[in-house]
Amino acid sequence: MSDAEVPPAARGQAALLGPAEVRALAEEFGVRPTKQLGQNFVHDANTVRRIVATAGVGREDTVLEVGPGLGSLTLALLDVVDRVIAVEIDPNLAARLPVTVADRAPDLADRLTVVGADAMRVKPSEIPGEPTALVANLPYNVAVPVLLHLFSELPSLRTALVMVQAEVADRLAASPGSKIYGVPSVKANFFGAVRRAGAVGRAVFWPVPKVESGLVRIDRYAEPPWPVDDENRRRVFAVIDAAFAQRRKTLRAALGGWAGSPAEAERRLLEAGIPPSSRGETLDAAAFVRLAATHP
Ligand SMILES: C[S@@+](CC[C@H](N)C(=O)[O-])C[C@H]1O[C@@H](n2cnc3c(N)ncnc32)[C@H](O)[C@@H]1O
Repeated sequence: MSDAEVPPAARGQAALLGPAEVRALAEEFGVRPTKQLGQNFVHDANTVRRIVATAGVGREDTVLEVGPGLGSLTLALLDVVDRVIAVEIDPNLAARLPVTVADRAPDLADRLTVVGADAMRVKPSEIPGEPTALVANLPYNVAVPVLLHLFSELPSLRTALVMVQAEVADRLAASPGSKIYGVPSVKANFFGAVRRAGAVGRAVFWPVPKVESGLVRIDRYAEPPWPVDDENRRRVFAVIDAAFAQRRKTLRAALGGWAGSPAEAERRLLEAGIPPSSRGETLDAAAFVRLAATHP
């Protein structure tokens, strides 16, 4: 037998999932994909390899994967990184994943830990290890809260490469002044540099979703330009939420509630070097940090 004829699992590599395998596993496990849990499974080996390559992860990384599902991306990650900690909310999928990995990547199975939990609420104490990277095909309806929760709670995460709905990817990576710049853009920028990292079509999923997908990469600031402790994050996020809750109003008006009165909002805006007649959509994360610092 030539090397090419030896199956990947026998070569110590993961046997990735194609369309037939995804359907067969779903049938075997009795999986009926739900919209509520954003269950669209990738059945294309090139897509999962591209995600892993774009994440820039390697043997030195412990990867946190949110929503491993049937294991498409998990198997591709196991080929490349030191450890994968997979957080899955669906108890059936969480229980089945180690079995799939033992079958399709027997030599790599001890690199995987599965945690049955809700990634929007998971606590650092439930994660066995210090993940250096988040790599995930996120459930679309909770992608932004999951991303922000994990960057807030896990300071060891230095980078993230996530697949999300294309529109959400655009919003996360938007710059000040753009129409789609908003709460997700500024909050993600509080933690690090954000950029679009590619597009993914609908055909690589089962079931086929209604929307296109996009890749986003976030690299945490190696030397944060501002304090990133919990207290400062809460303060900064509070003023971001207030500014965008009434995005058409000037900041003087929109921040009246946050500051106590429009006059006090004006005073604080001037103290932070921000024109009171400007709108939230023109401010970068640094400006929101300065503004939050004026809060007594
Ligand atoms: C878009 S699918 C991705 C599945 C797999 N990673 C893939 O690429 O084929 C999203 C996965 O996230 C899981 N999920 C949904 N909400 C979750 C949550 N709050 N916490 C953890 N996992 C969640 C779903 O059960 C599903 O397995």
